[in-house]
Amino acid sequence: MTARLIDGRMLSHRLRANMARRIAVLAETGVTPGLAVLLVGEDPASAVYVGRKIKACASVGIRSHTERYPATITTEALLARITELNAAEHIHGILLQLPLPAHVDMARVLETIAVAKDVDGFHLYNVGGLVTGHTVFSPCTPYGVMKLLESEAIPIAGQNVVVVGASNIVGKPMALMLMAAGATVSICHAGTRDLAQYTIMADILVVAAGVPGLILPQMVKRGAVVIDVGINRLADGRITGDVDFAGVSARASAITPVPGGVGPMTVTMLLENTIMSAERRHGLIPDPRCIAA
Ligand SMILES: Nc1nc2c(c(=O)[nH]1)N[C@@H](CN(C=O)c1ccc(C(=O)N[C@@H](CCC(=O)O)C(=O)O)cc1)CN2
Repeated sequence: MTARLIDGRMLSHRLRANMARRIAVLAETGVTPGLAVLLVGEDPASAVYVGRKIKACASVGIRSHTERYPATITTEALLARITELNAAEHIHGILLQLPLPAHVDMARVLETIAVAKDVDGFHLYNVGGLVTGHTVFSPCTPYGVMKLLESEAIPIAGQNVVVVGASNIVGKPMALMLMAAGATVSICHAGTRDLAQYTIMADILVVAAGVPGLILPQMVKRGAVVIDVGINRLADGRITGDVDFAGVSARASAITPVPGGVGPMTVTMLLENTIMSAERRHGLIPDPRCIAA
């Protein structure tokens, strides 16, 4: 068996074409979606990701800007700036690029972002909403994985899904979203004892552990769908995932590449959330919190 490639770049391209149309509709009412991106410190990877987000915004017609702050910025100074952005009429989304320097109180800062502008889905309300089904914005990476599965018509309900990696950004929300879609979900860690005993059971295997080459062919059930969320930079500068792509492709029925799989979808779902925020703010679609109330 040679796995079919699940192409995140191609799906992103398709979804972004439709977004440009939605932005044109918003423009008829005089609205341009606006995104503020806060980048703290000098982490080179973060700077690359932020650059991609800003470029993607421009490609669909979202007005975005980056605010760069030194690694020495205080929590209070960030809170003050976020409070201003919360009140800014032309800003529909606020994104704080992670990771933050260790001295910044990340939880306080994320919880200061207005829920209605939390396009990264990291506010406690949105995290809790994944449990109760009342989320306002879903976090971009797991949301992108759900879209990839949907685009390939891969059934989720009733499937055994194994998520390797339990980060707040990917693994935990991913497990909750898959559970909400009816999957039987197991969550493992890179260090889970006899990891293969779990992964071999998976109809869908999602790997977000940050360990290059963690998943070997013999750990994968024949015909499984494999989603590689890992992004690891090798010594020679190349990017690789957490899955032995060549080996696992010979066993899986479908697989995401790295690069070109989940990464581009993370950016695309940020665009989706920002547009949705503007559509809600200006009454084109309902705010889910009004429905729930
Ligand atoms: N505030 C946030 N911080 C971080 C998030 C996030 O969703 N919100 N996720 C990651 C990084 N990330 C987005 O910020 C991100 C990672 C990877 C890609 C991407 O396009 N990857 C490419 C390859 C990248 C390369 O060549 O360097 C791919 O997989 O094709 C986009 C965004 C941590 N922080």
